[in-house]
Amino acid sequence: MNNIREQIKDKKKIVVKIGSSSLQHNETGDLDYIRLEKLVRELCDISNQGKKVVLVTSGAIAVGKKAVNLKTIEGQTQAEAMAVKQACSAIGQARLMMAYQKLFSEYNHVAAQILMTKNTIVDNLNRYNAHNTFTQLLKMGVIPIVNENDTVATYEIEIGDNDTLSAIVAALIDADLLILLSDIDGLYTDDPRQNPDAEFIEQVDELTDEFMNMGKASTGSNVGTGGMNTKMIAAKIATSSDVDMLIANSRDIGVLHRLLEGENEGTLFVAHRDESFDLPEFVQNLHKN
Ligand SMILES: Nc1ncnc2c1ncn2[C@@H]1O[C@H](COP(=O)(O)OP(=O)(O)O)[C@@H](O)[C@H]1O
Ligand SMILES: N[C@@H](CCC(=O)OP(=O)(O)O)C(=O)O
Repeated sequence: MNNIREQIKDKKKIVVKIGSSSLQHNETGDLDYIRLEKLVRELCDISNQGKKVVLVTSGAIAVGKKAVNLKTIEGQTQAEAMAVKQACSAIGQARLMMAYQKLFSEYNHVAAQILMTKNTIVDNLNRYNAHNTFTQLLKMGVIPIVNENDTVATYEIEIGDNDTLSAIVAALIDADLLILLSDIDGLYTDDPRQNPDAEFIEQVDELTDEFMNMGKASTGSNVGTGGMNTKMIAAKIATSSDVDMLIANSRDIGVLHRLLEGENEGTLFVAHRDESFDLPEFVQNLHKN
């Protein structure tokens, strides 16, 4: 076991993000309750070990679409399509939370909902309030469940994807580890679904442009947002804020405890605090480049 992996055992404040593609059955689009239950059980166990844990979950739009039987999100204008997406998110977020609340309470844990937008970070008072809320919830032993507030977030104020959101949350609360659970084992030199010669990367010690460019926006499902591209933006935010980041495959949710035991799975991005990194400024400028 290498030394950096060994140190993962000591992580005390952990943010876990799960993508839409990991929460639903590919064939039907319905929620995968077995995986959801395993995820909740793992998170409760991490909490029982005395660690602080935050869940960033996608899935609101996918669950909402399914609830009203929409195959695709369409509208005559872009604004109409956006309204349909927002309506689906409003429907799905409530359903998703209902499932999480039920499962967390079965394991005797209390969960809370936090919905965020860009303004939560960019506005000083909002950021201060959000920070205090997270701190208080974690002090109470409650597990915050976070998603973007899709209902109010249009282009101007959206973060846009939950990889980026989870890294922002990790930076905001001074987490020491961010784990992104995806439908792929980690970072490859290229999208392995498109390039059979792509090679797996176990560890990224320094996030150079070469690594940043490896993460393509292509996704493996019709519900994922951003592909590996947004995971590299997340890596930039996390590692610059002194948070180690792991990408691992959600196929077996047991990967969570194996990672926290220091096992060598997934891709590890090693933290390097960058004193010049300014979270509110970075978030303000998201999507501008
Ligand atoms: N360099 C890369 N390494 C690994 N996966 C990549 C890479 N570039 C693009 N991808 C794609 O990113 C997908 C994961 O992102 P995404 O579909 O958004 O999933 P999630 O819902 O888990 O966030 C993979 O299934 C893969 O097709
Ligand atoms: N906020 C959206 C998720 C957006 C997103 O980033 O999705 P994913 O790529 O599946 O993590 C939702 O809950 O549907």
